[in-house]
Amino acid sequence: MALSHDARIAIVGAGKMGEALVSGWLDCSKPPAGTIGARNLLAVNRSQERCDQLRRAYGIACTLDLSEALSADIVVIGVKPQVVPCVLADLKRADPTGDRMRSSVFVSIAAGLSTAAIEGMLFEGARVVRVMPNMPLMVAQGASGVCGGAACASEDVAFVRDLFGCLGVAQIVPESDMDAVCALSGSGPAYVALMVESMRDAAIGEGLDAETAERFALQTVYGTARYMLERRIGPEQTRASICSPNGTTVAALDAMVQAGFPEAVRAAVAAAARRSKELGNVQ
Ligand SMILES: NC(=O)C1=CN([C@@H]2O[C@H](COP(=O)(O)OP(=O)(O)OC[C@H]3O[C@@H](n4cnc5c(N)ncnc54)[C@H](O)[C@@H]3O)[C@@H](O)[C@H]2O)C=CC1
Ligand SMILES: O=C(O)[C@@H]1CCC=N1
Repeated sequence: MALSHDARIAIVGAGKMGEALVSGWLDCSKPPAGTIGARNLLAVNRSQERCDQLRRAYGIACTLDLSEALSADIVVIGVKPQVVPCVLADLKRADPTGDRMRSSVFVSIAAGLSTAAIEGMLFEGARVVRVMPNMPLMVAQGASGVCGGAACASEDVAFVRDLFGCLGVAQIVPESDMDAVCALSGSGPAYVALMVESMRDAAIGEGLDAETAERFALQTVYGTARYMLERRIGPEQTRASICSPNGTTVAALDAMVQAGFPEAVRAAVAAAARRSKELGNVQ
């Protein structure tokens, strides 16, 4: 059955990422997520306290009973990768004939786990879409890679892409790219946060007070990203336009290269991609 703009969405494991989705979709005004209201959303969590918190904050239904997710058109799997096999086994137990599950599209945001692995944990012919989003989707500035499993219609994948597209950039990519997407944009906000911390602490070392240092570091990251996106100026050109001959920026960039900054970033992205592949081996 094709997904409609009034789809019911269950978010299983509504933790940090699940909450970002709820918050983003409720704020979104573009189709198809623009028609999603609290009535369309159901959170599933194992903690009553967490459920109460989500109900209060967003006015959505929340349940401890996983089987209620089976009434949804879209079931978002938002638990940690290691917990996914257990949750999917519980869902199968709740629907032994598979009649209810067959009408749902399963959207996994778990790092590493392939669509084939998830299909294997569900049933043959399960409609699975894999998404690798990131935390800034909470403020509609996310970056999400999307790919469909073997039994998915291209309309299912496009629908899910548009749901996440309401929360920033969402792009369909080959599944073989998903570990790289995870290592780049999935984990990327943490690299940027480390950059902000490092810039803040270095400026404190140069005598700036902590509050000013953090404010200016953060605004510099935000302003640079906006400038480059809005003016469509690439990183090389941006860098060149800031470097005065024999000026401060050249001195800084030379020091960064000498200290191994590009290698450090390469190592970080490679380590995350490796870990994503390892997480995919969870069964
Ligand atoms: N945090 C991030 O920036 C990103 C996370 N992801 C993926 O999103 C998924 C969730 O990550 P987070 O939200 O960060 O984790 P989290 O730990 O904040 O959320 C997971 C939630 O699942 C709940 N849970 C655990 N077992 C459950 C069960 N059996 N039934 C129902 N609920 C259960 C936990 O109580 C928790 O609230 C992971 O698979 C991760 O790989 C993907 C992209 C970015
Ligand atoms: O650290 C993790 O495994 C997850 C996936 C991408 C961001 N957080």
